[in-house]
Amino acid sequence: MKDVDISLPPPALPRGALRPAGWFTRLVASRRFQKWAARFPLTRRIVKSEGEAMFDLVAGFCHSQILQAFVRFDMPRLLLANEMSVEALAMELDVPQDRMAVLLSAAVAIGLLKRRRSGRYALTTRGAALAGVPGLRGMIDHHDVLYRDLADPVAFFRGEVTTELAGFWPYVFGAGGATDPETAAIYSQLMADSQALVAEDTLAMVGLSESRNILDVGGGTGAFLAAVGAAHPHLHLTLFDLPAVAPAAAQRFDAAGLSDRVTIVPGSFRDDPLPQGADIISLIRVLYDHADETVIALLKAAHDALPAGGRILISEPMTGGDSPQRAGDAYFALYCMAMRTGRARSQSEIAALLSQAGFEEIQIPRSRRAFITSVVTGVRKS
Ligand SMILES: CC(C)=CCC/C(C)=C/CC/C(C)=C/C=C/C(C)=C/C=C/C=C(C)/C=C/C=C(C)/C=C/C=C(C)/C=C/CC(C)(C)O
Ligand SMILES: C[S@@+](CC[C@H](N)C(=O)[O-])C[C@H]1O[C@@H](n2cnc3c(N)ncnc32)[C@H](O)[C@@H]1O
Repeated sequence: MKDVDISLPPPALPRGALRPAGWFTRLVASRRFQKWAARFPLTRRIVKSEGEAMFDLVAGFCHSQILQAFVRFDMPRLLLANEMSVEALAMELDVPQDRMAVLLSAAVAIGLLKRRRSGRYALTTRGAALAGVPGLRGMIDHHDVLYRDLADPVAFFRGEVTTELAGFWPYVFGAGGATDPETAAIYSQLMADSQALVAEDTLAMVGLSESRNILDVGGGTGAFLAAVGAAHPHLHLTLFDLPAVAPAAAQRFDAAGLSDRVTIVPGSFRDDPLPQGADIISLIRVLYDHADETVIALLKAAHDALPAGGRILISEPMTGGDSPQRAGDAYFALYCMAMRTGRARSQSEIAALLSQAGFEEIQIPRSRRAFITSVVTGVRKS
């Protein structure tokens, strides 16, 4: 592993870029203070809880691997059917019994399983909830790719890693990359599965009762529009996505009985004009795949395609901006960095891009669950 030398300041920093750490920070970093605080009655509980929190950060990568084993062994499904003993699980999953016992205790320790007096293992609330969150198991399953990309984090943050994740989602490279319908179908399914909660939270934050015609740009295989169609029977639905992706939406709309309310327009927002006629345009988990120049061009195209009074709706996981958050800043920002084509943005950054594209009356509703999605909306005034 390469060491980073933090003792010397990098050359040519601007004035004011450095400031000595505060006295309290230096005190907490001293071993003498730590030893004293661990014994002193008023501070020892803080030392214990800070120590546990630190250990969780240190061991977080093991927790993720326990979670991935739990999912790959399909334990949520098995244990939803029956509570099982270590022997039964070891036999069913072809794992030596002593090693299975270690995995099961680890899963108990991180809150996924509980051990009954009988010795059998059962799902906890959290373990059972995992089984019911659409798309979550698929997302956990594909994390081996991101895990490899982050293996040398110093090189990763320096931009020296040719990340694998960028190849995992092949059609991110634009219309040119989206020529193989079979590959596109696999990735679109993972996107579509994970869309259910995004749609649920987005629709809880944005009212559509005044709208007539919604255009979902980069709408994938139509999971968001299907949810919109079910919640708002008066709306006409238009889906725009790449030619290798958009046609697959027809099946979903047929199955949902929505076909007579839907128009599917294949195309690329990089090369083709956006369809006209919508009074609201949604971009759900689209902007974070793209660089600022592409996003500005897309938002301007959306502005042009809307009538006066028309609305734009952006929904995707966002960073916390000035108040960094775990989901947005310690996960999605790294994920987007590994994708190499876009970046996670804060609600304020997206609001600024909307305003640059000509939108007004920008609203930033409070996120229901920032780990699922956040929303920004704007209006074309004239
Ligand atoms: C009341 C009681 C007693 C108990 C309640 C228990 C209960 C019901 C709990 C439920 C808890 C719950 C709802 C949990 C939900 C957890 C969720 C939703 C976790 C979600 C994690 C999602 C992740 C990790 C998703 C990551 C997705 C990513 C990174 C996708 C990125 C894709 C990109 C950028 C692809 C781009 C390529 C493309 C397609 C070309 O654009
Ligand atoms: C992360 S997915 C989101 C899909 C869907 N909105 C969702 O939330 O499930 C991004 C979508 O943008 C589409 N996309 C990427 N580049 C595009 C382009 N140049 N023109 C139209 N759609 C594009 C992809 O095909 C993909 O369906």
